[in-house]
Amino acid sequence: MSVKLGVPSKGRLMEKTFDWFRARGVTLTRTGADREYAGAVEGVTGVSLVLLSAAEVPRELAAGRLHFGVTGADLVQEKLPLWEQQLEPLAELGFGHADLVLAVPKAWVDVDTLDDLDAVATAFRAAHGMRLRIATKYHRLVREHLRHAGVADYALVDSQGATEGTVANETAEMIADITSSGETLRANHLKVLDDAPILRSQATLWRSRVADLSDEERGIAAALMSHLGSE
Ligand SMILES: Nc1ncnc2c1ncn2[C@@H]1O[C@H](COP(=O)(O)OP(=O)(O)OP(=O)(O)O)[C@@H](O)[C@H]1O
Ligand SMILES: O=P(O)(O)OC[C@H]1O[C@H](OP(=O)(O)OP(=O)(O)O)[C@H](O)[C@@H]1O
Repeated sequence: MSVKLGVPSKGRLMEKTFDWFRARGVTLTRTGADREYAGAVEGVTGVSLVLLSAAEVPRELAAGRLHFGVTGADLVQEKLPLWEQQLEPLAELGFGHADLVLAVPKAWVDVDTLDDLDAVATAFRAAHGMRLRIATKYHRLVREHLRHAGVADYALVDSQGATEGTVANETAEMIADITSSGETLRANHLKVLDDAPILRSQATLWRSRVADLSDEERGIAAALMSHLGSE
């Protein structure tokens, strides 16, 4: 019987997540061999560490297999349409900041806003007989955003990485992806639309609203949360 805490097993969020917990008296460590995804928690008894991909944390929390988990708000909102019913955000961790944005080729000098994009998308379809392609891995969030903005003449193209390269590779006309420093967009001759980002994201600690807890686990969860509330 234990309270399960899921944190990213590698990638850009792992080290900073470990630092954030350490500053609050909870030490997370990877144990075992270099490539082994095993971990331990010191500072609160009864908590077990689950190391997994940041992209899988939302699903595991929503299924109740994790009680607590760290991942970006972008991944939660993209993967869980009903996230507010399933998860409670407990703390924004102050790192992993990234904006989900729409970006077009810098050469499109007449396109700076969603209204411009709407006009160009319609003209593109008329001229080419196909819809303007937007490469992204954030299908749900992008569709919802464009629906609200009244942009309809587009097709999403799935891109799970190196999304900014799809325009030069001619598999898409524009992209929707997260940006932090903006360097990747600049290097690939893309510019962000002037409108507000689709989403502002950062690494966040979540609690599953659906995971079952025994009385004993409830006590452990309360002890963990009281640690994490104090620096
Ligand atoms: N350049 C960036 N700067 C800051 N945060 C980022 C950046 N790119 C992605 N993130 C955030 O980091 C989180 C994890 O991103 P992602 O799923 O791409 O994993 P990763 O860090 O590349 O690790 P993995 O090796 O598991 O894929 C997401 O919430 C995302 O918003
Ligand atoms: O604005 P920047 O600071 O340049 O960061 C943004 C880049 O970081 C992420 O990619 P990642 O490094 O995870 O590689 P990926 O494209 O393979 O997902 C994201 O998808 C952007 O490509």
